[in-house]
Amino acid sequence: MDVAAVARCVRKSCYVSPSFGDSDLLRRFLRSSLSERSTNSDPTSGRKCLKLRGKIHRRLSFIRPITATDKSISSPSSDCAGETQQINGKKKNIVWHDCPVTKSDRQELIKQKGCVIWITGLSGSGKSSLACALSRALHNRGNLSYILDGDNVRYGLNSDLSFGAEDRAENIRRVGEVAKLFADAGIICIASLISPYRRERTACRALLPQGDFIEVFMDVPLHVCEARDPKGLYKRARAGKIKGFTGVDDPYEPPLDCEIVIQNNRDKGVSSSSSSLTEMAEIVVSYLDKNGYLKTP
Ligand SMILES: Nc1ncnc2c1ncn2[C@@H]1O[C@H](COP(=O)(O)OS(=O)(=O)O)[C@@H](OP(=O)(O)O)[C@H]1O
Ligand SMILES: Nc1ncnc2c1ncn2[C@@H]1O[C@H](COP(=O)(O)OP(=O)(O)O)[C@@H](O)[C@H]1O
Repeated sequence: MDVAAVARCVRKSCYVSPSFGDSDLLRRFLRSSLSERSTNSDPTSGRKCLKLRGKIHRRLSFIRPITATDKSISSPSSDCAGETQQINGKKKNIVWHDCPVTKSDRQELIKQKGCVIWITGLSGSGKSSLACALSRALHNRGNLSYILDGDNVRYGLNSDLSFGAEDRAENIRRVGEVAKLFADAGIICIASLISPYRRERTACRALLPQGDFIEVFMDVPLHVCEARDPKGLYKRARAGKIKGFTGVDDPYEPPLDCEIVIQNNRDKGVSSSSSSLTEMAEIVVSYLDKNGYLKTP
């Protein structure tokens, strides 16, 4: 059994000495203390305990429970002996591994608060344009952001997924999970996907701490998106060459209650100028500023 595994056993028992509240200290202590790396059963209690410097140490009265510091990336309770974990109702032989460098440390380093800006709307509603304008505006202010664009993610991570309902749901789920990791890194993650289903968007929201999922709805009517049609996809969908195209013969469920609504009824031309994109980006930047995401929390 290695040191990490022993540390997991200590964590599994949910107790640690107050002087080892920091997991790095605990790790160093274990590394220096373990002469024989093994676990044994305490004959009196039947509990697992550590064999340190040849002695068996039982749980002592000064020990206290470990508390989770960050709920967005929380360590699920694990079974150290069998190393099993229930995930989505399935038993898996995996154990959460903590790192002493926390989300707060990272946020302190880059002087901002990680979050997810989730831009949803029909194809052609301006999601990617807003994502880029927003990323530029944040960059100019010295804030770090990263875009997860639906089209782009489908080139790699999600290249195995189609546009059927089940695959769209999986597409959204995966991007939601990746976005959560970016937010945990302290980055302002801009996810720009059609994400047509309310249920999946709500599930992505639930992955993050309260307030850190900021949903932006591009409220642009279908006929406007269709008139823009920069990729000629609506035309192909109307001609029956693409089946299940969102807004044409596939559903889009607009948000009922989201943080920001951006309305744009204009066709291409005037309003796609950089000034209107800057204005839209500014709406989001103001929201982030007002809610404390653009400085150290
Ligand atoms: N059937 C169908 N329906 C909708 N969109 C389609 C379809 N087939 C291809 N495309 C192109 O894929 C882009 C949308 O991908 P997303 O990953 O954002 O879609 S989804 O969230 O999984 O619904 C979308 O890009 P955007 O125009 O940027 O939205 C389209 O270019
Ligand atoms: N505010 C706007 N007004 C008019 N046209 C816009 C606006 N924003 C984007 N566009 C144009 O609409 C088209 C679709 O924009 P895009 O950002 O690719 O949308 P989406 O990512 O939702 O498919 C592009 O040709 C873009 O230049």
